Amino acid sequence: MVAPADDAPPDNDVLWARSLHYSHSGSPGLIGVSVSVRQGEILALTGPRGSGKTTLLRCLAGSLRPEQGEVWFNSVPVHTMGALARERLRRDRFGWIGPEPHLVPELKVWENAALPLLIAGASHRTAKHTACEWLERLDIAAFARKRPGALTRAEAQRVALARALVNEPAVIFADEPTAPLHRAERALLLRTLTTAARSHEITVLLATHDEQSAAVADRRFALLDGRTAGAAVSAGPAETTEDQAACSLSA
Ligand SMILES: Nc1ncnc2c1ncn2[C@@H]1O[C@H](COP(=O)(O)OP(=O)(O)OP(=O)(O)O)[C@@H](O)[C@H]1O
Repeated sequence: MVAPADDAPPDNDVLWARSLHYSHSGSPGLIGVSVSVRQGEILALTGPRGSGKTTLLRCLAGSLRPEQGEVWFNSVPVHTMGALARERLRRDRFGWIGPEPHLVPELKVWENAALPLLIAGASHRTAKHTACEWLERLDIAAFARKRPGALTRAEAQRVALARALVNEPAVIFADEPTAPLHRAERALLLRTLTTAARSHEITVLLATHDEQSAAVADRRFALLDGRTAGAAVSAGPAETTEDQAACSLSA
């Protein structure tokens, strides 16, 4: 849904942004984009390469500060926060998964998954217990004591997903998370992400240029050359047996 120009942020929108402008060293990244996302919604941000999807995700997540416009998270203004407050918000309330897993090679799989909790100050025992629970839910518990170098790309991407979920964030920003994967692995990762999000009422913003990936979303929001190109409700995918076997998530 495109946010109306003069409205205050509605209470039921977990994220609400109005008239975002951002340029990368003078070249336009976002030009007047407004978007809102409801709690628990899965929103696909679509558009060809270079259309502004990553820039929009980063403005909404607070890692980029828009040059103009507003971003509100649960009715709290993000665009007026300082860098430290935005960093804390990202650490405590948001999860991020990108096209590359970026795991720390020296750490074991469970330690990689536990990183957000350890950085936030959780005890070693609590962080390990919670991370291992998520690895179990995502069907990768068998790798907990291995190093990332022993994993396939698809397994490593699942660990990155566990890391994004471990603090049960309000919002997961997923930036082309299936880009390096084969077709079957893509379906598996997306189903795992959406099942986890729905069972834990986590909102997902999924940036993708792939039509099939966008079909898992409740709604689509399209960008073109940094501008809003359209918004539509997705029909949603039919669940296949392969999808059902994708993970053994429990609430
Ligand atoms: N760090 C940067 N420096 C300069 N220009 C950038 C930078 N990051 C993005 N851009 C430019 O901003 C525009 C939007 O890029 P963005 O990465 O947000 O698009 P995207 O839709 O996510 O593309 P992709 O699917 O390729 O990641 C593009 O023209 C891109 O070249």
